[in-house]
Amino acid sequence: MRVVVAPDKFKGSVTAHEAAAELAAGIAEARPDAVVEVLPVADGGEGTLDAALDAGFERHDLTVTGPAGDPVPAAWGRRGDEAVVEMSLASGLAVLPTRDGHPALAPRTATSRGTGELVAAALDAGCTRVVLGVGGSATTDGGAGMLTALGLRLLDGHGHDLPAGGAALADLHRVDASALHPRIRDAEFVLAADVDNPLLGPRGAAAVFGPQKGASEQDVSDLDAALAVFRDRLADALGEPARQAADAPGAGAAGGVGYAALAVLGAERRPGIDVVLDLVGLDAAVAGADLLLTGEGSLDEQSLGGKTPMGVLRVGRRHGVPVVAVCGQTTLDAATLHEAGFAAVHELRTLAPDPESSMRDAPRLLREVGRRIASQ
Ligand SMILES: Nc1ncnc2c1ncn2[C@@H]1O[C@H](COP(=O)(O)OP(=O)(O)O)[C@@H](O)[C@H]1O
Ligand SMILES: O=C(O)[C@@H](CO)OP(=O)(O)O
Repeated sequence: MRVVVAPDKFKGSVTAHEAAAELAAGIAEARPDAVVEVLPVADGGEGTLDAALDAGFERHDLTVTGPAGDPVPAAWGRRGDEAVVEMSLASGLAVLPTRDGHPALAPRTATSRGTGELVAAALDAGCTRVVLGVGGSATTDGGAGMLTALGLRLLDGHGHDLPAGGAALADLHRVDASALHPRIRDAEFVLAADVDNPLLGPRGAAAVFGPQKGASEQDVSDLDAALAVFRDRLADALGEPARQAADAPGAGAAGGVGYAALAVLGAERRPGIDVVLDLVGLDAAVAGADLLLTGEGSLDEQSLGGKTPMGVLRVGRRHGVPVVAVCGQTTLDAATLHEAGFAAVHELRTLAPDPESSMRDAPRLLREVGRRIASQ
């Protein structure tokens, strides 16, 4: 029996790597003859670099400017000419400084500069294809920080460089693109995003994702207006395509880093899960397998909309390999899950006396589920 184990993270309890390892260990206990291949995955957001490293990318550590301006240790991945940059490591909510044990949210001033520093490192190292995985960001700066780290200058009416953050873009007078990193032109960029929001308006970066970054109603309105100024001044400098990119699906990802990638880096946007599945080579691994496992913390309506389990499911179906989902919890009934195409679904919560122990004991429960699946 050959089994491929390709889960996403179970947010709050285990990483994708841990989930895959526990499931694989359970399978090996029940079926010592089974050949198990682990390929933890992600949707372009948190865990994307780890998935790439598990798939053979080489890790390059780099301390960058964090979202609040202080240094944070981050990393990017390399395989040949290809680089993977995970924005959340440099500019994510998870790397904000904490205050009283909580992230010190800074919706108006948080900067994506560190993400640009990772991209610059990849370009400096000679990479010609850069996958930019976005999501989980702390920023709403339209990717302005990222672009300044790549040489763009954002000047106010007095010719001074703007301070960091989205709110300051309201004072943007002129964009100077003359010193943009020379290798951008020749590199291919892929924006791996799991949202299709535009930059501006009621479905835009500030309105939809601002509140989870601490933005009040007033902040949302100020940030949205400031992002519109950014778009207009970029279009003055780079031409109409830079204006149109604001309406493209994914421009509103990661506080507008999606927009910056589309408008200035010439990125192609692809669903994050598809990009990651390509990076880790799931298709080749699944060919000829007997069983494919996937999963995530919460299997819900959103998952059916195209998150990790559905991406993995598509690959399994293409090869005629049954796909079993494992989740912390699901809000979907058995019929819906069956209709979606899963051969079976295992819910950790049903194996634990209460939700807290389901979270706390996730590693043990995943191993148990692995044993059960392999014994069936
Ligand atoms: N071991 C677990 N047992 C039960 N529920 C879990 C477990 N791990 C994670 N969850 C649930 O999944 C949620 C996270 O969902 P997940 O799909 O991992 O992330 P996201 O929603 O960001 O894609 C958690 O808030 C929690 O409710
Ligand atoms: O970083 C963000 O602004 C959002 C959207 O890209 O991320 P997530 O989907 O992880 O909430």
